[in-house]
Amino acid sequence: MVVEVKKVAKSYGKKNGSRVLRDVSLHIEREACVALLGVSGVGKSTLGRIVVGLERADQGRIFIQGERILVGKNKRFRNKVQIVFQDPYSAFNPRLTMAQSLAEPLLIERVKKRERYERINAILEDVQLDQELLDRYPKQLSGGQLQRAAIARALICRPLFIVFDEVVSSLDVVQQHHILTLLHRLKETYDLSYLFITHDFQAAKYIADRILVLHAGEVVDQVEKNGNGSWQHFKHPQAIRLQEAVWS
Ligand SMILES: Nc1ncnc2c1ncn2[C@@H]1O[C@H](COP(=O)(O)OP(=O)(O)OP(=O)(O)O)[C@@H](O)[C@H]1O
Repeated sequence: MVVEVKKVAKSYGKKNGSRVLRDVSLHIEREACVALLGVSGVGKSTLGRIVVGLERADQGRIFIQGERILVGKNKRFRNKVQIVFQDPYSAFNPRLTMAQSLAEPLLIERVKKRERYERINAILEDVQLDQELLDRYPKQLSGGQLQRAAIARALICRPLFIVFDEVVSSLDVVQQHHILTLLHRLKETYDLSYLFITHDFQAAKYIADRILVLHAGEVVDQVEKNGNGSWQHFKHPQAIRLQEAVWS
């Protein structure tokens, strides 16, 4: 098992603060993609940040390959667990060229210059970005190009697990399809596990092996893909509502 989330709870604010996550457990196997589906504000991003160790849970535990993840610790997993956000512009330092941004995680890992160069070129090819973009600054790339660059940077240290938080939501339909196809291919090439956060049932169906529905702080329903490619049916009313919302 690559990821195990056990009984996570999280509130914001002091006493009487609002409880966002009540009791969330999930697991993600090697090379599996689990989609976390839910309406806006239900706590999907909060869970994503907790799972990668960017935010502390009030209760519960996270394990990556059997090792407990604690905020600010686990140096060994620093580059092995990644998160990619919806807005790729905010993910990059505007003063760094794309080459500098892609090299940053490799410098932290003390990768030598020649290997840095080779790995950056290889990853650009993987995400289908032209090398000529390396000298540009973030604002000189389109949203779709920058999202590919964000994916490249998440991949460059060969992670085990990536959280994608609404990564296609700000893109047009054609770009969405390209990025989803790319993520699917990269998962198989690099043996990756994904948590794919979305409010879009169609995107979830396209990329995931299993879809979990988050509602009122808990996973209220989950469905898997059958052997013939069809999906099991949701049972919880909120899950059915989410499914119908995008169909109507
Ligand atoms: N740092 C924070 N401080 C206080 N409240 C927060 C914080 N982060 C999130 N919240 C609140 O927690 C709830 C869940 O937010 P979260 O961003 O996790 O939801 P979401 O399902 O990802 O929503 P969306 O799909 O709109 O991004 C919201 O009510 C939000 O206002």
